[in-house]
Amino acid sequence: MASIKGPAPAPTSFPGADKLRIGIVHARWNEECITPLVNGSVESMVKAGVRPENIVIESVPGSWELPIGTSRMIAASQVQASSNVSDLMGATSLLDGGSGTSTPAPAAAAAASSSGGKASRAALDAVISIGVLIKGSTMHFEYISESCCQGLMKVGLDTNVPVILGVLTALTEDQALERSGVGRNGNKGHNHGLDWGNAAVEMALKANK
Ligand SMILES: O=c1[nH]c(NC[C@H](O)[C@H](O)[C@H](O)CO)c([N+](=O)[O-])c(=O)[nH]1
Repeated sequence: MASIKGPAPAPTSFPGADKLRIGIVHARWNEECITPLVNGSVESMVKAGVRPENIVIESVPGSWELPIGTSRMIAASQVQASSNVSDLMGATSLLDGGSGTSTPAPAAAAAASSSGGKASRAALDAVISIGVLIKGSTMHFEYISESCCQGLMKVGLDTNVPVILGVLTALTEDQALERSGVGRNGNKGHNHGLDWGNAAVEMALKANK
């Protein structure tokens, strides 16, 4: 019997998506999964009508840092939107105040900046927080997973900016690879990043109503 699990088909049109500015904060652990997940999110957002130059991508060391990194990206975008400073505090990115330590994975950055159009400086309408946790032989996985998910929920509720949960909590490497659309042994799986991109656009448009 076929599984009943999975999201309902996403809406096929997103009027107003071209006005959205959406952030992605991704961890730098398990890059073989992170890069396709980030690219999948970018791909579905662009397909929905979001302009590539309005997708801001930053990285943090690991999933533990996703809540604070997401919170700081939202706050920095709100300061940027309300200020007439052309480049917030000289920052090369929204997250790191110019230190350059939070730059995105190269493939992800290329995917988001492909159009070369003039980027919006509006406050972010939504953020996708992407991380991949893979169970090891200790309880580290459980503590990071729980804290990260609770933290991201809190950031969304505290800021009223939709935070899309893009954290895979996999018990095996194959589970993580298959949910990134790059599974081995003939089972590519499904790139969950595609779903997260659609969720971000849908929630951003709802938040703007
Ligand atoms: O994103 C991850 N971070 C991981 N650890 C790093 C953690 O998120 C923090 O970056 C680190 O503890 C420093 O705060 C992981 N493991 O330890 O297995 C992991 O699987 N995924």
